[in-house]
Amino acid sequence: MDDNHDTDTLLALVSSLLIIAPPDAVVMLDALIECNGDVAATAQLLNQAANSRKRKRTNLDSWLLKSPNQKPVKIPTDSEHSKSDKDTAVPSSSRASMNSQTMDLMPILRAPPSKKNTALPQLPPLLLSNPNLVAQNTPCTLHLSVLPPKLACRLFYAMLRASEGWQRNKWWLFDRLVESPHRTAFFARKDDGVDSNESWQQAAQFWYNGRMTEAPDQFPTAMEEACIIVESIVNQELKHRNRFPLEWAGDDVDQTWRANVAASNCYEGSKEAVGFHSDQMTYLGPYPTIASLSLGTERIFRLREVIPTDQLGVRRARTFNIPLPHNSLTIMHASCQEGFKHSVPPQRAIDLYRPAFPEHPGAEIQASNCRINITFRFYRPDFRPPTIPRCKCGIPTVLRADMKNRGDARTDRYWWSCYAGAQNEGKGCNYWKLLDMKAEGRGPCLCDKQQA
Ligand SMILES: O=C(O)CCC(=O)C(=O)O
Ligand SMILES: [Fe+2]
Repeated sequence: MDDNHDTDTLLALVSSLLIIAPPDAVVMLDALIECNGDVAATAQLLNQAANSRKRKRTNLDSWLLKSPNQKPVKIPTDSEHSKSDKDTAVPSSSRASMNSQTMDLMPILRAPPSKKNTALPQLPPLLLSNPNLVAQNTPCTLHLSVLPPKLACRLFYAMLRASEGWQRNKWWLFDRLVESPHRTAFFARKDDGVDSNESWQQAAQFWYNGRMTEAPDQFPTAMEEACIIVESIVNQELKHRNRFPLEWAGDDVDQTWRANVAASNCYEGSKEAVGFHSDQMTYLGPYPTIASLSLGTERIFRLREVIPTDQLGVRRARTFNIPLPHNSLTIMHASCQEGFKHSVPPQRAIDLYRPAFPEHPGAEIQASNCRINITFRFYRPDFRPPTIPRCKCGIPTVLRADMKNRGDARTDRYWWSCYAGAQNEGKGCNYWKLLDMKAEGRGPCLCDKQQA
């Protein structure tokens, strides 16, 4: 896959070249992987496969026009990471044009599956229905009922209310403005180890795809209480996990991992979603650990390995579906962002969540169709905003892993690239530079400590 683009951008690009109705996103993704990320070859393969089945010809525009609700497209994106995979500084001129009509790409990603394509054999998705299965098959662990029930409920209500004011991320995809099909917010923790407010401002701006924001909110009380519990679960896990050379080896002796920021998402109803992405590493650095708390309505968390180019002929990726109930914690351990993409797909149906406690004493309990997700993250001091290289457009670049050509965990490659395209009416520069930890003065990583 071309990791200069997030998956959704590639899918949209493929869709624009199709002369058939775009098939299911998973089919398109398989085709992309099969074609080693070559967009034109993928479209050709899908077109040929469809023609051979004598499918009716249609192009994307006519297909979009035929879609029942002609609302603008919302793209499940790459987050801060990716959604982050969408983040960039927005010139004020572009900001003004954000009021122009946005394009809704959701239909592309939830088009009905085409008939099985025999040219593209794929492994069936695997449901990982308990923590053991998750740990055995993925670089994640799943932890159930992690917070005291009252705290989980209090945090759910607090975030649900706050989410009414959260925004959908918006960014440019070629000549159109698209928006994410969920609402999001970014929080910084007090006494966080990242120095100035200005630093946080840039990091927050990145989260919102470069949109100017107020200074990020601090963790609300209930989030702070939850964070302390989440940190202790993560640190318990880290005690018996294999660690990777490029992981942060900070100066905290007692605590291996801590969170200094959090990003929150609200998915309302069954159709709100986030597309396949790996989290951008701009402030996380290589081999990050990300702790993701789920509250409210149960949704599926989907993981899929990116098969390295040299193994494409040898093995195929499998899709893993992990149901995330209320009050569960998914830890995406180090190597997850390097080797896997994740998503929260739209679903045909969801079960409403019925809180165990009322929002206020004596109040009636209301069922909810919302899932709140809080990802606790550690922004590394050696990736502080002032140290992020700027591209020719003059804005901070984005750091991505070379997922297709993974090394041996010491020799993995990451690159800084221009992120302006997502905001500057689709126009960026071609800035591209390999991350060089030593030359850029970053670290210490675990391998530096081991050598010392
Ligand atoms: O909602 C989730 O569980 C995933 C969110 C996510 O991937 C992100 O914010 O980067
Ligand atoms: Fe993510």
